[in-house]
Amino acid sequence: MTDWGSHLSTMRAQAPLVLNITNFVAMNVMANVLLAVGASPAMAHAEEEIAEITALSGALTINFGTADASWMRGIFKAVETAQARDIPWVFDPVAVAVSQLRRDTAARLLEMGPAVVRGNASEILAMAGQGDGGKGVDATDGVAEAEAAARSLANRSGAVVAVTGPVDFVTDGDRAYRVAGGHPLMPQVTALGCALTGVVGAFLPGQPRLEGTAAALACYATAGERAGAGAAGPGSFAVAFLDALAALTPADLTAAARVTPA
Ligand SMILES: Nc1ncnc2c1ncn2[C@@H]1O[C@H](COP(=O)(O)OP(=O)(O)OP(=O)(O)O)[C@@H](O)[C@H]1O
Ligand SMILES: Cc1ncsc1CCO
Ligand SMILES: [Mg+2]
Repeated sequence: MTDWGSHLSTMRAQAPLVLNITNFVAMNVMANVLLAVGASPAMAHAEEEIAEITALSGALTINFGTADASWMRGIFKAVETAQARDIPWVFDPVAVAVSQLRRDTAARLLEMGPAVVRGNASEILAMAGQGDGGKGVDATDGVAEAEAAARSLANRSGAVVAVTGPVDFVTDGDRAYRVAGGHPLMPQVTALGCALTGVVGAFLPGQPRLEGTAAALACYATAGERAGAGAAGPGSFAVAFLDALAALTPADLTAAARVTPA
């Protein structure tokens, strides 16, 4: 049996600096989530400085949720720096289907070698050229419908692909896991998916990509389940979720993780 908690211990021992080029909605949520789980977040995007900051980071995450042309240039500079220095980076194709700018940027980024692509089912289907893309940032497809697309996207790109939803699915194109848990209030709190992309980044330095990603998903699923048990609605859930992430111990995670090979 995989000791999922050992991945959390490894991450916390390093407390990696995770640089996130993310959207205005997610910035604060994501920084708090990363601090709660035990990593060091940084948010930046300016094309004039992003290469320098990337070079200092243990992992990089990319999300173009509210990006303009200057941000997109920053994204490519950051990714070029990460690639040159073997810094793992995660791509979150948020609402990829809604514009030509996003579709084109996503296609270019996919060719640049992300370690992991993490999105909801509609986003992963859209990355594979299928489905209608969902409703803006929200998924309208089930995870099971995106599993084959995730496997083919992983095989085509070399990335580990994670599809999140009620039960998450993660694959390197060959092996795969399903991660159960979480809570129906999670999609009712904005940017929790964006923030999860940062947590996946935190679990990459020095760790195997597929198992590190599955462990990050399992942390989220376990904390989400615990927070949801006492929450009155999305507001109190958001607060309880941060507390649950911070309180989660490696032993807890090993005992509670519901990760099964798929
Ligand atoms: N119905 C659900 N039940 C349990 N957990 C869920 C449910 N829906 C989503 N989750 C969990 O919520 C987290 C975020 O995943 P989601 O797929 O909602 O991301 P997203 O659509 O990219 O979010 P956003 O774009 O709002 O940041 C994941 O940990 C996922 O497992
Ligand atoms: C609501 C929203 N709009 C652009 S990014 C974002 C955060 C959730 O993906
Ligand atoms: Mg999203």
